Amino acid sequence: MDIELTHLLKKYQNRVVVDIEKAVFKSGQICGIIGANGAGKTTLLKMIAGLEPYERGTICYDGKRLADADHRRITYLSQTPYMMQTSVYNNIAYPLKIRGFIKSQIENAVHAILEELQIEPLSDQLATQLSGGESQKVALARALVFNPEVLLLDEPTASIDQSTIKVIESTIAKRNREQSMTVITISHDLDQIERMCKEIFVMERGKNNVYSRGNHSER
Ligand SMILES: Nc1ncnc2c1ncn2[C@@H]1O[C@H](COP(=O)(O)OP(=O)(O)OP(=O)(O)O)[C@@H](O)[C@H]1O
Repeated sequence: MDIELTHLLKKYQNRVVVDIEKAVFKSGQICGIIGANGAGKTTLLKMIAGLEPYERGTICYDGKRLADADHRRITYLSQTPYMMQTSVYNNIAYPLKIRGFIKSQIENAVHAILEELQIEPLSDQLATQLSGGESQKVALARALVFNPEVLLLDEPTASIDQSTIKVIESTIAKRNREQSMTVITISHDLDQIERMCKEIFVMERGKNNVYSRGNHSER
């Protein structure tokens, strides 16, 4: 899904925090958003997710405004994911339950994603008692289990160990490659941006610049 921003303006208490004339996040690509603390990255990502209102401008998804039904095709993963006070399995199954999937479909999908993210042993554990890295993997599993078209990530691997980062990055890259999932990810880790992203969206005090990485090799 192409995401196109036009004349976008967002203020908090009269202070401009996002001011973007034009930008396009292309369908099927992984784009990294970088910028200093307070540059407006999280605010922009939440606006794209439809979670934050704005003063002026438009965000179009394949040329159309976001309709309620489209929320089902976009998923936003926050820096501090919320876990429900129940098992890891139930947390991951939840998005499928509310979309009306039947029990056997839910079981198959949840087991597949548990395996993909190498967290099967956590299945029965209470989700509120996980470590930071485990929580991020469970949150990613819950975000991916219904095959979203767009994945919006706010620092998915901040303070996470290298082996967990590797699993998270390769899972996202695989979905992008095999299902053309569009990904926009905020990261302060420039090595990660280099590994994952073809386009880099630099934010500076609410404004943007986009760079294409010509030397990026497909994987
Ligand atoms: N709910 C809010 N009310 C008022 N101001 C806010 C609110 N949320 C964010 N801001 C302000 O908007 C600006 C942009 O914040 P945002 O979180 O988008 O930045 P960021 O680039 O994601 O920063 P970081 O890298 O530190 O996460 C900051 O100056 C912040 O203080």
